[in-house]
Amino acid sequence: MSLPPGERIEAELASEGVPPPDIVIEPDADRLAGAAASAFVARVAAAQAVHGVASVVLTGGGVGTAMLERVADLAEEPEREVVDWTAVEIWWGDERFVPADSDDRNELGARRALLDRVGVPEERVHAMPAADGEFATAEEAAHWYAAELAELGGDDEVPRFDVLLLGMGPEGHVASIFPDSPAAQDDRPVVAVHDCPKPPPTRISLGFSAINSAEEIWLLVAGEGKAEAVARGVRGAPGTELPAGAVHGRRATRWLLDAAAASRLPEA
Ligand SMILES: O=C1O[C@H](COP(=O)(O)O)[C@@H](O)[C@H](O)[C@H]1O
Repeated sequence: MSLPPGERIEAELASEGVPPPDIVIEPDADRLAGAAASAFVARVAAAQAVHGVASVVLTGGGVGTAMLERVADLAEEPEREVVDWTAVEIWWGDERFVPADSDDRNELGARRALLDRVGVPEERVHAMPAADGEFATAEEAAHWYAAELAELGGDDEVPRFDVLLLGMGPEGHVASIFPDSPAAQDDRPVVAVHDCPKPPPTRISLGFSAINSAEEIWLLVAGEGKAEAVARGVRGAPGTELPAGAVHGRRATRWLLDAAAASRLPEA
């Protein structure tokens, strides 16, 4: 018996023991950023209601940064604000090992888009080290970040992540784990990455073990150029070939797409 395409994806994933992801499709990148921002605010507020302090992992990238701007816009509407920004731990999924004032830093993008606007206390902002800081190599910086995570992790290697945001490249990279990269087979929570095909070449990234410890993982993806990778990633392609295929949140994995990025998915 042949199944409809949407059910076929679910059946394929179920046969591998992978819970099927949620897929949300918005008409364009702008509305995607807005919808993701509203959902993010609700998720952070819900985590604060349960835990007091929420814990989130940010991404760089076009939609990821646009979403943070929209979150800050929401925070400036006092009647709609539901998040206590003094009670959010901020982490990053990856960072470029370049000087702190470089526009290539994901940290700088997130500070400009959100953190500087809502006033998260500095002690809750856990940026990955920059190349002009105290660490000479990306390896030393990755080691330090792993210790930082472990310090808040209690008995675990990493703390609870309520929601972890990821962008995705057209070749399926997430954070700074690229196809065929040693990072895709490294089980450490934080890894140094060299020779990235997308500049800058030297980076620090959470590994799959830390990424997949998150309660919820949200992949924010826009554009026709990523449609093929989305179609493969949703089906759970092997992480060494297409890293996005290997990310699974403990409670949920959510693909937030614009219509162009969703254009190669079978109609459910
Ligand atoms: O290099 C990176 O790229 C991805 C995706 O960026 P995008 O602009 O194509 O959306 C990003 O998620 C990641 O954090 C970043 O370091």
